[in-house]
Amino acid sequence: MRSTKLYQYQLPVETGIILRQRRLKQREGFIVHLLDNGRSGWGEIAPLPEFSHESLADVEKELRHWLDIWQSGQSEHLDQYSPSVAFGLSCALAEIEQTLGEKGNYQTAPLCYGDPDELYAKLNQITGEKIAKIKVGLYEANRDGLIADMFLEAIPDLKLRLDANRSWTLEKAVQFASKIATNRKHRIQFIEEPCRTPELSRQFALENQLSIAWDESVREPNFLVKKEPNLTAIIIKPTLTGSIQKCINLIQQAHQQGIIAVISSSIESSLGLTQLARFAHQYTPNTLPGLDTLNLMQYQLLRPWQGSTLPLATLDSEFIWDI
Ligand SMILES: O=C(O)CCC(=O)c1ccccc1C(=O)O
Ligand SMILES: [Mg+2]
Repeated sequence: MRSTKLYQYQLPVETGIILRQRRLKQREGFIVHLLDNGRSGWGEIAPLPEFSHESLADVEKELRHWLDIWQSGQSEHLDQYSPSVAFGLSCALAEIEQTLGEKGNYQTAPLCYGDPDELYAKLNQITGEKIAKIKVGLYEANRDGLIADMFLEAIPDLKLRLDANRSWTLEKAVQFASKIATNRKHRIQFIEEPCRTPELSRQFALENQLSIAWDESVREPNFLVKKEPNLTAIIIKPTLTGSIQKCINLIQQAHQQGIIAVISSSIESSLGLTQLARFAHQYTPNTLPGLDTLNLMQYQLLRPWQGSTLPLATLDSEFIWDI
């Protein structure tokens, strides 16, 4: 006996996060609850504006279609559906099938949007491996370089992940690199997509002895995981990528070639984020995931993130409703 429930949610977002061109005022998506012979599974489907290609309306249609089929006892290959749908449904199914472990990796790389004092405060709370992630390319490249180098100098056991989201010209990227002391460059674990194109990012990395990671590239058609000089990691954002199985394939291809796979957030609610923490614990146990986005929201949804003091919105709250 199978039954399903579909909910929609809307959560207010702290001060309005800027995604590419757009200011996000609220995070919206769907929640599915699947029941199968007394077993239960939850999934969050939340396409990210400016990043996902599917709209909320597309997602609702796909979900209703899949839920009908599943309820009648059939199944369909999830990766025919939009990535956010495939990921959320695969989480719900994995909970039913008990293939997603309970234990999560809640130690994530603290994320800094440019205020050094804020990052100092966060770093002081870390007990394990000191890795932080700084968004670069939002301000002057020289300034980004000075700040990154200052952190590396001030905290000798710190490693940095930087994320430029393809924003630099080669010249800007070189300006950034010129501010990093040569003997500290190896403590930049990677820069995600420094330049406008992958070709320029490769050239930049080689010429400036810096490591890079693919993020946007991973989601381009025909992407293949391939070791290349100076490439240390690929970033996997499951909501933008697809089913758990598709993400596992990418992780395995990376690991076989000695490339780090970093599980990263697409600003899901605490429901999706805790599932990502569990997924990361299970499939990338030696890597700190990039999931420090819960505090962009004013509430958690249905499940608490370990250690978070944000209020928890439940099914009877104003933020979630049946559809
Ligand atoms: O990867 C992380 O550490 C946090 C998530 C993050 O940076 C992100 C979240 C949503 C959309 C884009 C990005 C990005 O990598 O630029
Ligand atoms: Mg990125």
